[in-house]
Amino acid sequence: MIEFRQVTKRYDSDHTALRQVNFHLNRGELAFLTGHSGAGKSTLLKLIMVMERPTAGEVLVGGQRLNSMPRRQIPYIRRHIGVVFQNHQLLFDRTVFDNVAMPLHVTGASPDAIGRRVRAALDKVGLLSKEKMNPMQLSGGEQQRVGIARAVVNKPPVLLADEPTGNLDPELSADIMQLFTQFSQVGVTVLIASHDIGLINDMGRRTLTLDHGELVAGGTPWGEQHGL
Ligand SMILES: Nc1ncnc2c1ncn2[C@@H]1O[C@H](COP(=O)(O)OP(=O)(O)OP(=O)(O)O)[C@@H](O)[C@H]1O
Repeated sequence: MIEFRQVTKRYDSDHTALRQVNFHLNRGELAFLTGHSGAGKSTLLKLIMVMERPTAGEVLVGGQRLNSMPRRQIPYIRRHIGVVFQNHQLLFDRTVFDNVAMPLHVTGASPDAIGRRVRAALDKVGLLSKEKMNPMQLSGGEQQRVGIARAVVNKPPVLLADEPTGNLDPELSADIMQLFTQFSQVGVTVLIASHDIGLINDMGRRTLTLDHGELVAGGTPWGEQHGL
């Protein structure tokens, strides 16, 4: 579902953010992405979201080569990728319902369909009863779950999360991880960037580890990726 083939990203001539990164995540796989600050985690996620383009190598999502994708198709591919941020980026002048509905408005869905999808997403994260509230009235963990509902309301096949539990205590972090696990069980490919080694160890999942832009663990060897 997500494939990196020999991907290198250089922002300027003397600084390489990612160096020949190879990995392949299957449909329904849940994996972590870790590494020191500046190791290249955000860069790797940005390449999947087509917010950046690789300097060399190839990124594929759902079998589609992103490198050669024309600019006008980028919004279309982004609709297939849900993103959860640490600071959840909710709008505090709108209700929980309206925050979750945002990605659906750009797809031109009918009000009926929007209502159904938003309530299904809120139900999944356990917040159906809070749809009319303002996110400001919710706890940090609940706000993060609104952000997750918004990320999955389009039913994307890929879910990316950048430090999704950064501000949460261990118990709430475990709840969020349980949600991500449930999404992966229904076929969503989930990639979670995190510094939280305790949490990563508790989960016991595949972990892609970056060190100064090199994938030093969890990658797919080049030969294996190509059936050699
Ligand atoms: N837009 C940019 N222009 C120039 N250099 C950049 C840019 N974005 C990132 N970098 C550099 O690329 C390297 C990797 O950064 P990146 O943000 O991907 O790391 P990270 O692992 O996500 O770090 P953190 O955990 O601190 O968020 C860093 O040295 C950073 O300074």
